[in-house]
Amino acid sequence: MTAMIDCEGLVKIYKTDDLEVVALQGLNLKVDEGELMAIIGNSGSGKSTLLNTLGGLDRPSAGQVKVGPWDLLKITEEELVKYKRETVGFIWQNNARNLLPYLSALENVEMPMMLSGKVDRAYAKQLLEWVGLKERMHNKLHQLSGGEQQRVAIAISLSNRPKLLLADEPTGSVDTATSDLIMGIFRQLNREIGITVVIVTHDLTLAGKVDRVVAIRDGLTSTEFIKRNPNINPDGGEAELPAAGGLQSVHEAYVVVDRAGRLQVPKENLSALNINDKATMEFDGKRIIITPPKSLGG
Ligand SMILES: Nc1ncnc2c1ncn2[C@@H]1O[C@H](COP(=O)(O)OP(=O)(O)OP(=O)(O)O)[C@@H](O)[C@H]1O
Repeated sequence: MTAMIDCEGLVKIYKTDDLEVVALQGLNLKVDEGELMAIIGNSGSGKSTLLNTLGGLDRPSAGQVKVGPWDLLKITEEELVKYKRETVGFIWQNNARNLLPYLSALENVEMPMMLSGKVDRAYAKQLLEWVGLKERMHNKLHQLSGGEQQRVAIAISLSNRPKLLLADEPTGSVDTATSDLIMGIFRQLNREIGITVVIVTHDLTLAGKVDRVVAIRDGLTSTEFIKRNPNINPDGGEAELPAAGGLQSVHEAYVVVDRAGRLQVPKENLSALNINDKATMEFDGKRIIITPPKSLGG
């Protein structure tokens, strides 16, 4: 499989006047071409920072971040403009940034095509049909519902035929039915045009609908969830998650171990065992067991 995204030791530091925030602390992530995957994590864990870095909106501070043939650490400003225009499509929860209220849905989709000098009306119409808005394409944006506007935003993000679609909380402000519809669109696009889709979300139901989920904790990838049987739900109904839900019901969880052998132990586990800065680690031939340090005094 060819890698679409390859991050290794990715670091992003935000500097403000008197403060440095290390939002990504040496993150590793590989995404294959044609994957449909999700990234989850608590607020402040670095999800948006990662997505913005992949989308070329934020510059990485150090480490490696490659998307297709592009090396985003070394890319020039000029190349970055081209990269953003041709390689990635971006969808935000709040799509106001993308849309022009007094233009029709169709005109909105054609706008980015116009900016890059390649208007393809037939493709614009095709995109609106894909997102289920064939009948509404001549409506002005402000005449459409929030969910419909979000679908226009998806069509816009695809207008320049990107190879990678990045979606930051794409279903954050829509109801469950629209959320299912949007997820269905992603899956269909992924299957039909082979576009790689990376979704950032804290919605576990949404995450449960993709084959692979990577969890980020404190700016590092910590756990990976891989679907036990990807064929269980080829057409993606809602029936896939049992009511009691959670990712673990359909996915197998793996702790991420980096090249240097480092892994993250959840803070809850450490505090439950009163482990602060040191622990004892034993290998019994089959398992690695981490316990609180044995008292030196006896
Ligand atoms: N422009 C910025 N300047 C300074 N600090 C920032 C900036 N953007 C993000 N941060 C900090 O970086 C860390 C990671 O933020 P990020 O937005 O990536 O998290 P997130 O996982 O997307 O959170 P949320 O789910 O709340 O959006 C946080 O501590 C945040 O305060």
